[in-house]
Amino acid sequence: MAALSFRNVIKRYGHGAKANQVIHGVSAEIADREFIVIVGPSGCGKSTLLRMVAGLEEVSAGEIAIGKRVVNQLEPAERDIAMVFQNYALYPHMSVFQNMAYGLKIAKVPVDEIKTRVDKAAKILELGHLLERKPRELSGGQRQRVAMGRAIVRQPQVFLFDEPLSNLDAKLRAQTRLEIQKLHRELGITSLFVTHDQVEAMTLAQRIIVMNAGVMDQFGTPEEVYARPATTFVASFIGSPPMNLLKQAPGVRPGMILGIRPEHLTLDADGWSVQVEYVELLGAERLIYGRVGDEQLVVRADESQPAPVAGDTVKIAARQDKLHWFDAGSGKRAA
Ligand SMILES: Nc1ncnc2c1ncn2[C@@H]1O[C@H](COP(=O)(O)OP(=O)(O)OP(=O)(O)O)[C@@H](O)[C@H]1O
Repeated sequence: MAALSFRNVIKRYGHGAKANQVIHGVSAEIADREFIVIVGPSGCGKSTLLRMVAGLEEVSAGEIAIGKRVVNQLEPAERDIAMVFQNYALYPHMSVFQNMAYGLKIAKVPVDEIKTRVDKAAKILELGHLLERKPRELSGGQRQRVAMGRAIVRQPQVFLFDEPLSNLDAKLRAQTRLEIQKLHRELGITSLFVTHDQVEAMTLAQRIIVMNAGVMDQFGTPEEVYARPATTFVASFIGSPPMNLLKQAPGVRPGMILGIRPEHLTLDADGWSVQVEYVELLGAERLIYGRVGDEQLVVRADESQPAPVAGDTVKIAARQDKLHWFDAGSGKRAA
């Protein structure tokens, strides 16, 4: 087990005039045993960061350290990491046992030791009864567990997960999320988990790195990232529906953006006039979509509040202790 450091890490693909910089100086100190999720939209550089830790991509400038060792120049096999991919990458002609044992066999670990480690991992992952099966005889969730088992038996310093749940259906995804959490509690291995799914990030992470076009916009606990987003990008990426960001609403000074989460708006006689455009009923609550002046707004209202319909004009007030202010130029949090 080990800490993991990114020190002003830069990545460029290509050379000379054709070079394209995609990671613009990321610095982060990840503690031993921490579970970190890197989240952001497609193309923001999540996989590139992970692949640099794995040694599958070179670091163009800056340093990555695992424990006390700077690993920039080390081969993947020398880094003491294990990676779990989206597509599982199992060998189809090998049994579950052989798939899990393969890396250890190559590393010339003694046969007894291999058996002990595979049996232990199979027990943790509840794969004991499937060890003789071939991957094609397994469900998607079971294959994913084998891929995790193969990573566990290596007893790495760091686990790297590249969107490992994206091929699973919603129910299995939620279940596998719980299994990954349990695994982390039991093994305590420092983990970096990449996803574009903010719900996955919020539920799995001890701390979240939010990437925006190759820049780390925020590094904080799920609570911090939700309650005090560092930029308008984070504010609109984390949370569903996203935070309302208003430039022209009454009370917003020029050059500023007011952020307010949908659940912090209420129907109130003293508020802004909002034209209701449509209402979505979600069981215990409803989402009211409307306009204040020219700007879109969404309110999350519970059953106790009156239920407007499309075409109504209602008064909406913001909770004053829940306002977020951003600089309109930089998008950075001002207060
Ligand atoms: N081998 C490569 N050569 C050139 N450019 C690349 C290469 N790999 C990735 N890129 C570019 O680097 C940027 C970051 O890509 P990366 O795959 O890290 O993003 P991502 O956040 O993981 O996206 P996704 O969620 O779609 O996988 C993108 O603009 C991508 O086009």
